[in-house]
Amino acid sequence: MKVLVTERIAKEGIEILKDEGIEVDEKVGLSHQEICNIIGDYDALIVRSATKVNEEMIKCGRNLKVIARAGVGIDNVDVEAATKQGIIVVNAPDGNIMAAAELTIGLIFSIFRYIPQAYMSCKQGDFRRNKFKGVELYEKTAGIIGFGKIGALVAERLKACGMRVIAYDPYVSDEKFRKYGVEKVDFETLLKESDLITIHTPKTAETYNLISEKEFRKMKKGVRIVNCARGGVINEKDLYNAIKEGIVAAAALDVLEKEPNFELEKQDYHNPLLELDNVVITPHLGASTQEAQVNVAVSVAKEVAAVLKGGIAKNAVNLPAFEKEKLDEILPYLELAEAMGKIFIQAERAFAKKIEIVYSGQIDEKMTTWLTRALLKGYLEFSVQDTVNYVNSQVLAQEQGIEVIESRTQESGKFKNMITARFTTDEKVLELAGTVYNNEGRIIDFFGYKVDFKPEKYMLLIQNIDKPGMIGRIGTIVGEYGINIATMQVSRNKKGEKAVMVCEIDGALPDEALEKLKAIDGILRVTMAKL
Ligand SMILES: NC(=O)C1=CN([C@@H]2O[C@H](COP(=O)(O)OP(=O)(O)OC[C@H]3O[C@@H](n4cnc5c(N)ncnc54)[C@H](O)[C@@H]3O)[C@@H](O)[C@H]2O)C=CC1
Ligand SMILES: O=C(O)C(=O)COP(=O)(O)O
Repeated sequence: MKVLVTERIAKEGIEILKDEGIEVDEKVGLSHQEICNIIGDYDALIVRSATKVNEEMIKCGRNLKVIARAGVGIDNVDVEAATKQGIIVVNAPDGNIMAAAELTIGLIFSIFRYIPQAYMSCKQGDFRRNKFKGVELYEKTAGIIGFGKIGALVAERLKACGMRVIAYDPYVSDEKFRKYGVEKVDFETLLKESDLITIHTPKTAETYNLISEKEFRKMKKGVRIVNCARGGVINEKDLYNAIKEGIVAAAALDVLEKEPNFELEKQDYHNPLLELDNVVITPHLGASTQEAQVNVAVSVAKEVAAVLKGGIAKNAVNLPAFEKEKLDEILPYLELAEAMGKIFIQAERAFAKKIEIVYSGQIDEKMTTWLTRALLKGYLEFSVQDTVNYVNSQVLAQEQGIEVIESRTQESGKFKNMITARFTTDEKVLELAGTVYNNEGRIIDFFGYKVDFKPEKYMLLIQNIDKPGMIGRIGTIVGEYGINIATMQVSRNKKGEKAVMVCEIDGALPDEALEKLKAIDGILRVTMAKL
């Protein structure tokens, strides 16, 4: 297994990967094209914010299983393209939040007291302090846009400075506002009442240019503004004008819409905001503390190692989050659901235009998303060309035009839990049901026949007329091909009518053997399922 690391991450992370026997190539400073040229050789890619992992790069990553972002923001990764290709995308959502919050506080003090400008002035021999009379935070209003993890840390710290803290975040519960003693306000109120505005949202279609000319016009004259989140949330041209017009007294930006190369000592980079004395700019330093860098590197290294070893990532952004502890509990359900998908498609070899999955009894909501993905994965593996996995199975099912309906009920009859899958093809509706007991998945309803078998690697699925001699004849033919029948389940609904046989066999039967089985008088259908 090989991992490409295209930006500097802490050695603690690299060591974790190497200790797991994973080969690590640290290649900092490669161009986009250079990465595209080599990414096909790697199983995983680790980046920070500077590498733009776009669709083109992802397509070149033919062997990629996981893309890890050693930090919070994943706006530099085309998650949709990765998902389609079945690649897990992970980030490190907590490791650098304190670092980013503390830098925000630092930048706030910088622009309230002109610390960077005063320092530069002193360095040049000019100690006139009348040029740098600041304002206090105390008793001023701070408006936080995006009251997530970093927003909340910033709020706590600003409250300690004696500020009134208000926040705008339509996606956060009232409970969280109460917990932090922060006033929940609408966007207009925040713009009108804040002496300080600090941005802590991700960059999304909704937040792009969130603060533009119209918003600046609503702000208090003399407002100060900080962006330690993402470039592009504030329109830079409009900020420039708002500063020139005196609406904004000062601004601090750790992030810019188009960021320079962080690896070069000197470069040709132009941004009119750099010409303004009351704008403080830092080179995307929010996460740059020793602690944060160790945290994020260790976090993503563990995730990458887990994925490459077939495990599950805790911080996958394109998979439902799942705690490791629950994994043992869910695993037999996952295997059962996947087996159900595989059994249906191999037994029927028909396109299911609709798949309804009913989860009954002790299967909680958190599990069902995974189980549906597992069932679809099992079904699709035999019907689509692409690599199918838990990441992309739902997207691929949608692309195939399959209507997937998931529901839950407490009622599960005599079983503690049950997964029922109803497959609608153009011709019929077929049902499979399974349950998990003693940590083992069992099929209990096989297309309308009551059975009880554990899905195994090779299975012979037979439908026949219920009459004497069938089992013997089947056993003879399978035996002729040197294959052992390990277990056999026979079920009928009515004596003398149709019956089914499900045999666990020790190896794959050749087509010729299947043809011979089909030729037996009274045999209606024969298929082999490989799980
Ligand atoms: N400068 C730097 O080096 C660093 C920057 N960041 C950036 O900081 C930002 C915040 O990170 P976290 O707090 O960890 O993320 P988070 O996901 O915990 O919080 C983001 C919050 O923004 C809110 N939000 C989303 N759309 C919104 C909208 N249209 N209006 C108002 N609120 C909206 C969400 O509801 C959420 O509560 C991210 O963009 C992240 O990339 C994070 C770490 C370091
Ligand atoms: O974690 C984030 O969102 C950041 O912006 C930090 O970016 P970086 O890893 O320092 O390039």
